[in-house]
Amino acid sequence: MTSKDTIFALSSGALPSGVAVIRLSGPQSQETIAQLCGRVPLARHASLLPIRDRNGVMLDQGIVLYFPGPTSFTGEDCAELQIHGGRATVKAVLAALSDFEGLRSAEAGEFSRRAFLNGRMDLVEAEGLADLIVAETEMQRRLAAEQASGGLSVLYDSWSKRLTHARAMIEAELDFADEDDVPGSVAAAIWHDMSALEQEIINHLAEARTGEIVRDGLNVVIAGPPNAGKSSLLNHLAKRDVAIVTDVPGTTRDILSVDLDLSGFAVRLHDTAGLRETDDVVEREGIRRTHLSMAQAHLVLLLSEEPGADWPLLGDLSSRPVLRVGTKTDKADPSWPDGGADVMISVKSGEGIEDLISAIARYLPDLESGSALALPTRQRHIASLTTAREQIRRALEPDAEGLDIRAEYLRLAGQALGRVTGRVDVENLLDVIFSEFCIGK
Ligand SMILES: Nc1nc2c(ncn2[C@@H]2O[C@H](COP(=O)(O)OP(=O)(O)OP(=O)(O)O)[C@@H](O)[C@H]2O)c(=O)[nH]1
Ligand SMILES: [K+]
Ligand SMILES: [Mg+2]
Repeated sequence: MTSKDTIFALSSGALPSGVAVIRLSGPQSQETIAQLCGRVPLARHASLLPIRDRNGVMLDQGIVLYFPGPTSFTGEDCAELQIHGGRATVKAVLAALSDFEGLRSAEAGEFSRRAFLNGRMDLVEAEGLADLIVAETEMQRRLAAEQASGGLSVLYDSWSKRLTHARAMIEAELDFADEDDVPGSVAAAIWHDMSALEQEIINHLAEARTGEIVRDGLNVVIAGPPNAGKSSLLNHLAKRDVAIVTDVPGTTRDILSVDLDLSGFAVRLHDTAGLRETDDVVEREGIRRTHLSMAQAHLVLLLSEEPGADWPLLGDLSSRPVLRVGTKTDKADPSWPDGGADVMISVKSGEGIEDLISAIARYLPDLESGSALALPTRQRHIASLTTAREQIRRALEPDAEGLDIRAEYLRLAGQALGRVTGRVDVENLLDVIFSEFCIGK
């Protein structure tokens, strides 16, 4: 499939920069380069060429590359201009490109979308690429790199193949069922494999929580009574003044979040409004939000300056892991009983902060270093994988209907898997998926 528009965009980051990369993709790439630079460089060879506008005015000099389709990133003819990254230079070259008939600026993710439509990568790989671009921690990078380079796709494709094989065997058995000399033994091996496949999908789905924590970060909510020192702790861990700190109880109302990198994992810390009974409308709304965010936390840090005094205000936390943190140990000691807190800290003296960080780190996924991170990360994948698993289960039910119906369940399972990689009707999803990308990718 080829598009008639040729698209272009600045693909490198914020300006000014040493070098800026402008990319083109589409049928007019070659012709455009010829006009802009005087000639088209040898395919995939870097050439230093002048870049001129239509009136022959020199705009810049840069490295020019031409990648003929179909073996380019998008599968179409592509080109790359590596020019000086000054704002005015980039602006002038982009303007010169806009002047060409049939050329237009690319939309967010449009290069990747074309790559997907031309079969250069599947949807799982495209999503991995989007994650790779925004990855900030080492674990996010590893997870995204595995996905972008096809690690997950290989797994899902192998599952699809097994489903297709099973259906083919069942079809064969159905076709020859009335011939007495064909033994029914083919089915036993097939059902055995389908049962194994179901278990593999179950195991894979069991890792979804890990995948989501790696990709989106561990959600840690700092909660506790007013003035416990919640905002002070957030600022201390973030190493900057993110939240307002005063000695007025009820200072924080809105939830403030900060991302930290803890041993290569993303940790998202949330500072919340102190919990207490109050008639102040604004503060009550803040407290309502505190409860909401605690309910979604992977870990709640319960801060208190005094032993246990305000724990009852916290509501039901039975479903959330909680670390009880005693604060302000630099002040006259409030005689905490043994085991009254899991960690004691002071942001003034720094005491206990390392212990607190180690305690939080124990809630991070335990992943072997160096191993491939082939984990499901997105709701979209998890939903389809769950459907696939359910359909296989139905096909395996001992009292399931005839062989033809059981084969149909397997077909539906295969369809659900195909939706993950994008081999099956996903047209309606593409806008959502590719709009997540930045322009120029
Ligand atoms: N001595 C001492 N004072 C602290 C420490 N941590 C916080 N404080 C003080 O305690 C007061 C309240 O701190 P905050 O960080 O605003 O407390 P908070 O829990 O965010 O309070 P609210 O947002 O009102 O719920 C401020 O005056 C801080 O300077 C500490 O480790 N030692
Ligand atoms: K305060
Ligand atoms: Mg606060």
